[in-house]
Amino acid sequence: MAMALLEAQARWAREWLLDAALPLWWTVGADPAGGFHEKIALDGTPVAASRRLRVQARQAYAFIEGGRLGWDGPWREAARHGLDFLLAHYRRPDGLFRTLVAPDGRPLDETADLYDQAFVLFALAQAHTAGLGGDELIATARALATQLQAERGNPVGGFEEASPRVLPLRSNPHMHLLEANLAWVEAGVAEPFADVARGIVALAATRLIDPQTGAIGEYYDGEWRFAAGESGGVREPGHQFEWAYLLDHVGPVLGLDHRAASRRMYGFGARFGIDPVRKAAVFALDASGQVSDPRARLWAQTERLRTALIFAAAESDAAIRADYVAAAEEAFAALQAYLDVPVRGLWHDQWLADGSFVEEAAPASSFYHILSALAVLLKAGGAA
Ligand SMILES: O=P(O)(O)OC[C@H]1O[C@@H](O)[C@@H](O)[C@@H](O)[C@@H]1O
Repeated sequence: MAMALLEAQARWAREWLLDAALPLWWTVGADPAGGFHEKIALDGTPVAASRRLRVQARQAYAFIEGGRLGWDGPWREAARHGLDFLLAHYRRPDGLFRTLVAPDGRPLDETADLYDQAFVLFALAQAHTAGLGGDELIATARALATQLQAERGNPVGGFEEASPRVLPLRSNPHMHLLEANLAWVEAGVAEPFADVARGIVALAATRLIDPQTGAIGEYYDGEWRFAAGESGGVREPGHQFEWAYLLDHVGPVLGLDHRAASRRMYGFGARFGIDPVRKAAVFALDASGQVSDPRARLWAQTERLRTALIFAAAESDAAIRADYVAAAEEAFAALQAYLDVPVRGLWHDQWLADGSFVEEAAPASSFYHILSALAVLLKAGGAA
């Protein structure tokens, strides 16, 4: 199989990551007073803005993955820097985690978003795996998982957005909860995480996936039926790719075989979700695959890249395998377009239908997506 392009891309990515991005997001992206900045402006200066929990959690993971990939900078210190800020300033008196604080750690929004709880579990799992904490990390994660089940468990499966109930229910936090619970199982801590992960997989297979197309939706009613109106028909290509990866990954981690469903889901995103001019995954489609929002965000390209690479590696049919490799190469080329900014290590986030990028500060939240894709690319391309 022709892999020369992919190998060159992997080398490029390694250099970009180790020489530019990780050093920059540590030296500029971390606030010496604690925690990580939300954004770095395209001139290379940090933006003083309120801080979402998910950014602290994601940056902790990003530096741990950077360490695994061979960054010789202080990745342990960086990961602890994010985790310590998270545990100190986001935990509410009831044990759940608030969504937003000021740069000095002052609480700004007490909402305990389901999506954010998933990222707390994920960061704790990653920190535990990396040897950055012992039993106290396990205890914190177990307590959070138990509390979520008790306070947010939906009788049909999965979780409520809030208590009391807020509708619509959303698939997206479940995707990240699946990711986080799998990370705990991979870390060798199965209880209660394996059962939670199995429950989410069953929910996806029986309720969240549209049997007509194999695609996963975004918004549901309280009994996990597709929400009425337009919102029930929203399909995000990036989420097809991201869920497809996780539904494949439950094979090695949980011994469940959802390969057929995961490939069909990826296929929906690949067939309808790639803009033929930009060759990039767009933001949203309707249930039939018509583009409803042509903006292309960076993260969707990284999810396409990772999933195509994982599927390529597992594929025995040479022609299908070559298609996955070509998709991965195209996805990386799209990612490179976002990374093409004056200060190396930063990025654009939104690529518009007219071919222009929105000129805005680089959001830290994308780094986690970049690392999770590059971790696979560097190995596939022989640059790990
Ligand atoms: O929008 P930010 O915070 O950059 O996150 C980027 C994206 O990450 C993905 O994994 C999904 O969860 C998206 O819904 C989300 O928008």
